[in-house]
Amino acid sequence: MESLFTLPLVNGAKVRILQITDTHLFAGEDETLLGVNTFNSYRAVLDAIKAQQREVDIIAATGDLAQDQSVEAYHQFARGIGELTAPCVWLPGNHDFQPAMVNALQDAGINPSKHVLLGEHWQIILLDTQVFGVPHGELSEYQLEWMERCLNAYPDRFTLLMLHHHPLPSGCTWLDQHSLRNAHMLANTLVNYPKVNTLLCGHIHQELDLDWYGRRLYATPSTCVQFKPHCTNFTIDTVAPGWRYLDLYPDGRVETEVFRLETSEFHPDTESDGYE
Ligand SMILES: Nc1ncnc2c1ncn2[C@@H]1O[C@@H]2COP(=O)(O)O[C@H]2[C@H]1O
Ligand SMILES: [Fe+2]
Repeated sequence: MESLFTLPLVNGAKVRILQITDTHLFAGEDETLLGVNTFNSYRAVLDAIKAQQREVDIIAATGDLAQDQSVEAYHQFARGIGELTAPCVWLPGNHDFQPAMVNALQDAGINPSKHVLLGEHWQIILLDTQVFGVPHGELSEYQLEWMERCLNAYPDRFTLLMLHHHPLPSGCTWLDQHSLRNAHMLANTLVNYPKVNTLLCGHIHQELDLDWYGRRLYATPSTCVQFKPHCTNFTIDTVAPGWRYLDLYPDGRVETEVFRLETSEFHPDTESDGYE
């Protein structure tokens, strides 16, 4: 497993994380997903983030970075993220092609670490829930054991656990067939680790803030297409692409905020009935 990465903080004792998720980029800049040009919406999100001028300690990209499995799509991602000053870490989603992803992102100078110590009080652990070729997720024995080793190595730190797939029902029936199938194994393992107080997902292309066995679980809008909350069948939402900041405090508190583009430019094709 990739080495431990220790990050000095830019905001004093507080850690600020920027989450970007589900960019679904292609090799070409003219490609669209459900009518949205994912390259342009990613660019617009990056520009809006730059305009906010927030001091960020670390960027977390929580999967589905590419839609077409191409090396060039990951280069597109890396070129964009390279315009922000903070270092970036990442984990894979169901659409990612790790043989291309690992090398392309590493070649672009993006840190491959999956365990990051943030200042004195926090750590983040990035899990791989991908089951190659299918939309649902699962945590392997290896991932669970590795996570426990990380937690045992730094038992005094508060922990933000990141994973692509949601471990609890999102409220969208059609999406919940694509959730983390063995979430109970994660829950069982975490019983011994109360300092893991926050989980962060992508995958569901919508904002979510729920309690999961006494821990906080957040999900975040995609930088491209959005799914409508509380729907039984596949339903696209017309709200704008977004991103999330999380501020982690030394006492374990987390403050978080989601932002969206202030434009209707990235209007999806609402008649569309899905994608693979
Ligand atoms: N109409 C649909 N019904 C069920 N699943 C779908 C449909 N369209 C797309 N999906 C899958 O659901 C996934 C949810 O988000 P993803 O970006 O992982 O990619 C999506 C597809 O793999
Ligand atoms: Fe996605």
